[in-house]
Amino acid sequence: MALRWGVVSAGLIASDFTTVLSSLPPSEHQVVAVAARDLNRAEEFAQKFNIPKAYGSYEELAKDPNVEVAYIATQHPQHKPAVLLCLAAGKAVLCEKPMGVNAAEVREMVAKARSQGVFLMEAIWSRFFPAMEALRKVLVQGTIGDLRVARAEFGFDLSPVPRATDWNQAGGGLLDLGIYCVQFLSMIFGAQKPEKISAVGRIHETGVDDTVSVLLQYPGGVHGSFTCSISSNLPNTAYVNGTKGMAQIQKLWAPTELVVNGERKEFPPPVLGKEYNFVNGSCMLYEANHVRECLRKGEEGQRATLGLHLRGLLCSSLP
Ligand SMILES: NC(=O)C1=CN([C@@H]2O[C@H](COP(=O)(O)OP(=O)(O)OC[C@H]3O[C@@H](n4cnc5c(N)ncnc54)[C@H](OP(=O)(O)O)[C@@H]3O)[C@@H](O)[C@H]2O)C=CC1
Ligand SMILES: O=C(O)[C@H](O)[C@H](O)[C@H](O)CO
Repeated sequence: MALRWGVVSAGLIASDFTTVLSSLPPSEHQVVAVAARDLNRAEEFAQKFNIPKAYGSYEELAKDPNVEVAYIATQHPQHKPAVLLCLAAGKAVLCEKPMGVNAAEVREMVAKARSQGVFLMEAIWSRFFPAMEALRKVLVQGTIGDLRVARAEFGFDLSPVPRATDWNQAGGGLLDLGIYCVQFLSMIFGAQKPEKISAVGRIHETGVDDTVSVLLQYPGGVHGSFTCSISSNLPNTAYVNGTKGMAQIQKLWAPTELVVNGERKEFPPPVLGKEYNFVNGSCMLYEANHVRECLRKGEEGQRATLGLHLRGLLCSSLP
């Protein structure tokens, strides 16, 4: 059965994600509503993507019984209020990164999702790319041996992106780009938590963080590091070195290439024949399908549990 999406905001990434959802089989994904702060913009967006319902407020979308999962695509500071609104209405939520502008916000949203028993996921789409999946397999297989060091860099001159340098929109490199480096290192180091973290940085003229380099000491003399920047164009490659070699992920936020001990493997983006605002936009389908798997599996799980429970009741009521 199709997963019914509600898109919260009519912005750039909202357009990319809706372009992808509209390109997927309608038996699997349908966009049934969009909401924007301005009804006219929501209606224009709805007309562009043939979406049945357009709302002039996020609250109205949250109340729409036909919406199963809300995709939050506002700017950083508006993520939390929109997420809490939709969770409170019992909607599953996929929230764009960074889900919160600080740990306290994220803890509040996670607590709300848990108390409601509702699905909540941060849209770290990089995790679902085939190239990232291939890297995880290489690490599990021991192709590069025991882990020694992992490094990541993500930097662009984002001066043309107003929100990236706007203090009031929680701008800065760490929340917008550094998050991809942190998620990469947390994927590589898994359950290991850093014992020591140190950082150096440069402040942008607007007061947000411009360029930051971070060193993380993990147990066993293993360490990670990353640099993120909103003013410098960095190589945007991530490296994992072990006792038997090295793996490299190019374009670590939207990877389509993996190099392991010098051997290159390409993972070309799906061709959906559409235009996107951001690099490799068609690859958002991996994330969308993951959400559907989670929610449909969850339902199956619920049905199975319910079935077991009912069977248990029936059995117990039998003579
Ligand atoms: N996964 C990825 O590859 C990417 C993720 N992102 C993430 O998506 C989010 C949105 O980014 P992007 O689409 O570029 O953003 P946009 O600049 O397109 O803004 C998105 C929406 O935010 C709302 N908004 C804009 N300005 C303000 C304001 N001053 N006050 C309140 N609300 C405002 C508007 O919502 P409305 O339409 O309701 O008016 C707007 O449509 C960010 O958090 C970013 O981190 C961004 C790019 C790529
Ligand atoms: O998540 C991203 O990819 C980043 O938000 C954008 O690419 C960056 O802000 C440039 O628009």
